[in-house]
Amino acid sequence: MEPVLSVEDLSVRISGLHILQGVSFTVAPTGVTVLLGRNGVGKTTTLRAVLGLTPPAGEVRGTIRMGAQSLLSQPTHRLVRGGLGYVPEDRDVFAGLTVAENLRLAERRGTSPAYDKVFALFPELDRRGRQRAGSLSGGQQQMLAIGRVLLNDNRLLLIDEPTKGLAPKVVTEVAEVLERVAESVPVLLVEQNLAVVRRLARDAVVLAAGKVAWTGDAHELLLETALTKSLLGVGSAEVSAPSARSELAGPAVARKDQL
Ligand SMILES: Nc1ncnc2c1ncn2[C@@H]1O[C@H](COP(=O)(O)OP(=O)(O)OP(=O)(O)O)[C@@H](O)[C@H]1O
Repeated sequence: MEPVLSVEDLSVRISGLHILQGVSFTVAPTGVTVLLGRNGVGKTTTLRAVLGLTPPAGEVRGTIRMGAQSLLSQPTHRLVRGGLGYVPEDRDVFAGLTVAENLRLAERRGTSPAYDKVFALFPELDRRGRQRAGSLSGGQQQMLAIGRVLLNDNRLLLIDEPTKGLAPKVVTEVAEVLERVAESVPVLLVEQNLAVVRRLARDAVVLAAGKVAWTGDAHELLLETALTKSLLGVGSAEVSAPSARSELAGPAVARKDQL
């Protein structure tokens, strides 16, 4: 199967820092590929480089392809119109606008937005159309951020830490939604909650200090105690949440201050 995304020898420098140092990986055309690593290794920087969102003072080198199309020289709006959907880490909903207005702003001109699909996945967005997005709970804001992207056809979704800061029950809800989303569109996911990774991801790419430290089957990675310990700062015993447990309150990749 041809990958939907190929990143080769990607190097990003910002403000004199060499943040990504020759990163290469591919994203399969189906399912979820997870981008893992401890805090500050360059996961968000990678997603933003793919989207052409590196700050103007930054320098990006290497090759990024979606199918046969080279992405690096293209402006972000063209990449998005070409089917690259992005759900940023901070959700970025317009707090002062209603849910319906947030959705309307996400419609791509010249296409028919898939409101039916979005409201089937997130009935609450339909019910809360008149509510200001800023007054939604964190989980509801995340649903809005994901729903917004799904209004349009996508060839690939880039989703950055969708469960960050959410209560366990809401983490489970977001994971369920992403599982359904990934049935129809490939996803490159940054995720620190390893129970969510175990549930969703087939392939894993692990970054360490701006380089790819490991790629392969996500479940194999999570079974390798020594690897998860050295690359992510957690042991696999902690990763293997009991299957009877319904809520995905699993351990997160260690933060810098825990190491
Ligand atoms: N605009 C910027 N200017 C200066 N340094 C930056 C900039 N963007 C990112 N960095 C630095 O690059 C490194 C990688 O950041 P990045 O946000 O990609 O890491 P991450 O793996 O996504 O981390 P986290 O898991 O904490 O979200 C960090 O040291 C960060 O401080």
